[in-house]
Amino acid sequence: MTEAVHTHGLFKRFGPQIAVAGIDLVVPAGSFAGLVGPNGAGKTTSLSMITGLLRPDGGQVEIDGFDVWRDPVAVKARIGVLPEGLRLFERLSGRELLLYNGRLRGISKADVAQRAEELLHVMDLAEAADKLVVDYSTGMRKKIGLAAALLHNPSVLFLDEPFEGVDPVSANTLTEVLRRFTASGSTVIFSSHVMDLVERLCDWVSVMSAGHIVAQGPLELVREGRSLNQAFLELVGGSRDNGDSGLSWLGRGKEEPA
Ligand SMILES: Nc1ncnc2c1ncn2[C@@H]1O[C@H](COP(=O)(O)OP(=O)(O)OP(=O)(O)O)[C@@H](O)[C@H]1O
Repeated sequence: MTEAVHTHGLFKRFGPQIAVAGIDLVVPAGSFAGLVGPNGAGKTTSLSMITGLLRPDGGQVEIDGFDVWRDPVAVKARIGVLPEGLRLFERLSGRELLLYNGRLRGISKADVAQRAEELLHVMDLAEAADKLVVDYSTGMRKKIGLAAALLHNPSVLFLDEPFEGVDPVSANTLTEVLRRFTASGSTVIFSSHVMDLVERLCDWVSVMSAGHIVAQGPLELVREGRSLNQAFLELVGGSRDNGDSGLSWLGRGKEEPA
């Protein structure tokens, strides 16, 4: 199995808080991989370290066999990233943003122009191409961010919550684009809380909980015949408290004033 991503003992702490507890995350090349876990599990911190945005306190990351922290230029040429809380150049139009990103990536003017038009069309942003990014909606920002991440045809694409705030029609468009991308042998890794989506799209899943990877492998093996949602709840201990303890005051009729 050729690996697109392999981390070895990747570790990060923030003061006393261990955010990522020495994980060995593996993603085979060509897979559509989901990184799932409850709030605070360490997904964003892991993706930030893997993509070279946050320095780890320990461990290594290899992408396509290149060490992210020793060989950053080779790695950055191979990856596309849609980070959490995406920052964009707000005073550029969508088209200008793509042209600027493409030129930064060293793509020729003619090629960038052609790719930008195709991406704007596929992302259903052609009509908004000349609108300033500051005036884009949340979903439009995700789509232009994804277009910018795809422009240089990366080998591995990292997406932090790509479907958050995206309407169902646009989600479908994004899904189709990503499916085409992986069908050609490239790799997608995305974090999500939406189990149905992960189950529908992914052939590989890594489950994180409290800084650890608690399950990882082909979707069918992680699910073991259960729905992914059920497997997730069992793996991360989600059934420990369904709100039966505490909150006894919630939902009762109004109390009489004392
Ligand atoms: N800059 C920071 N300073 C201090 N603590 C942090 C920082 N970033 C993350 N953490 C902590 O590290 C842990 C992991 O956070 P992280 O954002 O990676 O989780 P996550 O799995 O992406 O969560 P969510 O699903 O809610 O986005 C959390 O306990 C969080 O409070």
